[in-house]
Amino acid sequence: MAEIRVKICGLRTEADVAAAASAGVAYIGLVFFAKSPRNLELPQARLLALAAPVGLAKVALTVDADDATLDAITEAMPLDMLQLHGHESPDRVAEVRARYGLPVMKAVGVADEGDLAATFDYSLVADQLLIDAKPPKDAALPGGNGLAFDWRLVAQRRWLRPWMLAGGLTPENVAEAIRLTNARQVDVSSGVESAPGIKDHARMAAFVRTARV
Ligand SMILES: O=C(O)c1ccccc1NCC(=O)[C@H](O)[C@H](O)COP(=O)(O)O
Repeated sequence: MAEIRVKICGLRTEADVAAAASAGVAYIGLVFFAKSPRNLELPQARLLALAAPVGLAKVALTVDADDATLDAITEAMPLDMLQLHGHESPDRVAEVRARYGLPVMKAVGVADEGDLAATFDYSLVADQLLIDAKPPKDAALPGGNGLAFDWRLVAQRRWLRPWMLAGGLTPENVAEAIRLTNARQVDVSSGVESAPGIKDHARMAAFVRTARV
């Protein structure tokens, strides 16, 4: 069976990128959301994107971004994928995909079985799905909250598109999450941090190691 592919989201320094590359991560996530402790301004994001070695996919994460914002991001740096982490409709996902010519991953927040219904429509227009915990109603961030959902909800699911499991994953629980869900790709942010926005390189390496056990 193919090796588990890991995405680490919310990198902020060139040392983070080097640590991700040496840990064997497949994707890095660059966050463009002003309220986030992981938010990047374009010049810093460009440095990180240029520091990524060939083969390490660079994913730009945005939340309900308009075309002007996406134009600025995509013109400033080389990217391999766009992650849409807001309330973008299936039509908007299709529009973004066509406009930028990049694969698009749509995040779907899950708290209960009903939330999974949206995956069908998004599967028709997105290249990948990110199945994440739904944020609490009063959350400041739509993702990156370190919250898990009940993995049993996706345990038996058949998927129309490649997907990633996200939400509250850590080096301590990722092996169990993969065992329960059969995910072949996993995404982590706060579970490999020492404080919000500060990546812990030892935990990044431990996450990749345990995801592959
Ligand atoms: O990380 C953020 O600050 C963030 C801000 C706005 C939208 C999404 C955001 N993060 C998404 C992710 O980092 C992950 O894709 C995912 O939600 C897992 O996060 P975590 O539960 O912290 O591992």
